[in-house]
Amino acid sequence: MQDIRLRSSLPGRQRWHIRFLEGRPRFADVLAIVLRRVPEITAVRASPVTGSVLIHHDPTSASEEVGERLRQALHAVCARLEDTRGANAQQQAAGAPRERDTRPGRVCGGLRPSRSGGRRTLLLAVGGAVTAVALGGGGLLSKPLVVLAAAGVTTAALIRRAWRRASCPSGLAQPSAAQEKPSRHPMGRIIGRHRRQAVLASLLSAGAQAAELVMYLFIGWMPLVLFRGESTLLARLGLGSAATQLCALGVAATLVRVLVTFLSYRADVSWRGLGQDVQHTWRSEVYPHAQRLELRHLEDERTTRLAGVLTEDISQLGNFVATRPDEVIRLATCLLGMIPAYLLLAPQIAWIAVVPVPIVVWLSLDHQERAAAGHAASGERRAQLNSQVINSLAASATVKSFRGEEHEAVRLEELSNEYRRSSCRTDRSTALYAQSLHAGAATSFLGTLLLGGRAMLNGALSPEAFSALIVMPQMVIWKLTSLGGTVEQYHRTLAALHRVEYVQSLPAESPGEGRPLDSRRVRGEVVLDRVTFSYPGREPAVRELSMRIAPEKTTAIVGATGAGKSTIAKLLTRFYAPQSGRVLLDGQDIQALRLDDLRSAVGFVSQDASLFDGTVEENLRYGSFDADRSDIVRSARIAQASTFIEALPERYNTVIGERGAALSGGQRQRISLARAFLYGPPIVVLDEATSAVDNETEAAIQRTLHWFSKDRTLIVIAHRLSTIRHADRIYVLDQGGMLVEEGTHHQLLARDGLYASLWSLQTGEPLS
Ligand SMILES: Nc1ncnc2c1ncn2[C@@H]1O[C@H](COP(=O)(O)OP(=O)(O)OP(=O)(O)O)[C@@H](O)[C@H]1O
Repeated sequence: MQDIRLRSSLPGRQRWHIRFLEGRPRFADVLAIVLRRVPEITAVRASPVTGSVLIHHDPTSASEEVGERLRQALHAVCARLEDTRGANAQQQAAGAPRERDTRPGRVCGGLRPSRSGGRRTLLLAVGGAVTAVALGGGGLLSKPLVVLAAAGVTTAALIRRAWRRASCPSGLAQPSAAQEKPSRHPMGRIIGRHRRQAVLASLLSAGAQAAELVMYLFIGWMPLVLFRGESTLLARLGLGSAATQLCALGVAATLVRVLVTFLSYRADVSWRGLGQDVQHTWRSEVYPHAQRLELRHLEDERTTRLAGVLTEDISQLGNFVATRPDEVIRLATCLLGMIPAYLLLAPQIAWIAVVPVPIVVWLSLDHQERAAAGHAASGERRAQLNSQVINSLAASATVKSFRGEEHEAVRLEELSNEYRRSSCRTDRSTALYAQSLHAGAATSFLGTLLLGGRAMLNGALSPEAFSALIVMPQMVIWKLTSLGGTVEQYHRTLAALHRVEYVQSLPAESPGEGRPLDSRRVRGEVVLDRVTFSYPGREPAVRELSMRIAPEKTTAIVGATGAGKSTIAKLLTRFYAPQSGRVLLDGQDIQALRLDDLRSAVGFVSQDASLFDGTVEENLRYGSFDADRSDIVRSARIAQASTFIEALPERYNTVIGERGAALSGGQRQRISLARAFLYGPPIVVLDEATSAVDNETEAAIQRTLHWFSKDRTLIVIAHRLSTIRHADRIYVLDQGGMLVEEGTHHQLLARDGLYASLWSLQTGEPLS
C-alpha cells in the first residue's frame, strides 16, 4: 500500500509526503506539472528523493481542498500511466474515475511505472525479430518492404510509448486558452506569425543535410577509384583516368562541402533568429497583458509564478525552436535519403540499414528517461549539499561558539558522499549508453561492409552503389541519439506553452472602455453605497458599508487590523469590484468610468512603497514622465524627502537599487509620497503611507500635507491616530468592515467608544 500524508500545513503552504514518489523523478516531474495547472496552486516542488511535495497555494483555499487537488492530480497521473500500459482504454475515453485510485491514502493501487516495461518491449521486439528470422529462415529479411514496415512500426511504437510516458495527463483543469485552440498544432501556436521564417529555416536544414549526403557520396567513391583504378560510372561520364576521376571527385566534394557549410550556417542563423523572434513576440504579447491583469493575479506569490512564465517559460519556447526542429529535419532528411536509396540500389541488404533504427531509438529514449531520473536525484543531493554549506557558513558564529566545526564537517562529508554516489550512477549510465551506441554503430557498419561487400562480389550490387550506401546508416544512427532529448524538450516546451497560454487567457482590465472622466473637473466627492466585498473563499472584508467622503477635505479611516481599511482603498481605485453596492465618484458609479481616467483622478500610496531600480529622479518622475525638475524638487520638499535626497552621494541622480534597497523604509515611503504629490490627482489615498517614518518627520509631513490637501480630497488610512487627529472626518471600522463610529477627533473622543479606547491605548491618556 502506498501512502500519502500531510506533513505540515501553514496558510498558503502545505508539505505532503508520498512514498510512491521516491525514486520516480519522471512521475514527480509530471505530478508537479499537473499541480501547477490547478488555478489555486501557485508553486509546486516534488522531490523524487524524499517523496515530499511542497505546495504553495492561494491562502484562501482550505487545506482539505488542496489535499483533494493533490489526490486528483495523483489519480490523473496514475490513470495516464495505466493507460500507457494499455489498461482500460474505454474507461479513459469516458473519463470515468477508477475507484481503487481515489481512495485516500492510496496512490496508483499496485501500479509500478518501472523501467522493466521498456526492457520488456525491447525483449519482445528482439525476440519477435529472432523468431521471424528463424521461422522465415532469413527469407523475411530479403523482403525489404516487410523489414521496413516492421522497423517503422516498432520505432513508432517506441516513440509513442515514450511520448505518453512523458506527456502531461489531461485529467485536470486545462488552461482555457489551450482548450480554445485544440485544432492548431502546438508548434504552429509557438511559431505563430513567423511561419514563413520557419519554412525557410526548414528548407535550409533539409538542403544542408541533402548536400551533406551528396558530399559523402563523392567521398565514398574516392577509395573506390583508388583501389579499383577507376569508376565505370565516372568513366561513362567522360572522366577517363583514375587521376582525373579522383581530382573531379575531390573538387566536387569540396564544392559541396562549401555549399553544406553555407547552408548549415544559414540554417543555424535562421533557427536561432527564429528562436529569438519567437521569444520576443511572446514576450511583447504576454507582458502587456500581464501588466493589465486584475490585481488578484498579481498579488503575493502569483507574481513569482507570473515572472517565471514571462522569463523561463517564454525562453523555453524560443530555445526549443532554436535547436530542436533543425535536428529533427536533418534526421528526417537522412531517413528520406537512406530508405529509398537502399530500396532502389541494394534491397537485399536494406534490412541492415533499418533494423538498427528502432534499437537506437529505444536506447536513446530509455537513456533519456534514466538520465532525467539520475539528474533529478543528483540535483536534489547537490541542492541539499549547497544549502548545508551556505547554512553552516552563515551560522559560523553559532558553530564556533558551540564548537560544532567537527559536527558540520561530518554532515558535509555525508552529503557530499551521497551526491558523489548519485552522480556516479548517472555517469555510469551515460557512459554505458555512449558505448552501446558506439558498439551498435560499429556493428551496423561492419554488417553493411560484410553483406554489402558479399553482394558486390556476387555482382548483385554495383561498387558505386555500395560505396554510396555505406555511410548512410552511420549518419542516421548518430542523429537518432538525440531523439530522447528532443522528445523530453518537446514536452517541457508544451508545458511551458500551456502556462504561457494560461496567463494569456486570464481576464485583464480594459483601460479604455467606459465613460470618460476629465480629472481636472473632478470635485472629489466619494460615496460608498451599501458596498459588500469579499476576497475569493473568504468572509466579506466589508459588509453593507456606506460612507461619504467629502470633496476637498481630509477623511481618515481607522480601525482594528484586518477591519478592511486597505480593501476600501482598493475598491476606490477599482483594483477590485464590489460584489454588491456602488462606489460613486462625483455621483458616477466608478465601474462605468474609463479605468485610465479613474486612475488619473485617484492617486494611491500604499504602505509598501514600490520603487524601481533606477535613480531617485526616475522614481519620482514615474507617472509624471514630463515633469520639470523644479516640480520634482517641490514634491520632494512637500513629502519631507528633499533633505535626505540632497545628502545622497549623487542627490537626485543616486541609483537606489532594486526595490529601493539602498534606502531606509521611511525614505522609501517619502519618495513614494513625493511621487504621488507630483502626480497631483484630485483624490489621494494614503494607505499607511507614513507608517515607517519617525514622529518628527511625520509631524512635518502632516504640516505640508495640510497645505497640499487644500484643493483636493485626501483619504488617509492610518493606525497611528496622532497622524489623523486633524482630519475633517474620521470613520472607525471594526472587524468585517463594519462602520462603528464617525465624527471628528474631538467628537469621537467625547463618544468614548472604540476610537476613544484606541486613542487611550496609543497615547496612554486615560479615558474620560
Ligand atoms: N488579497 C487578499 N486575499 C484574501 N484575503 C485578503 C486579501 N487582502 C486582505 N484580505 C483579508 O481581508 C480582510 C481585510 O483586509 P485589509 O487589508 O483590508 O485590512 P486592513 O484593515 O487594511 O488591515 P491592516 O490594518 O492590518 O492593514 C482581512 O481579513 C484580510 O485577511
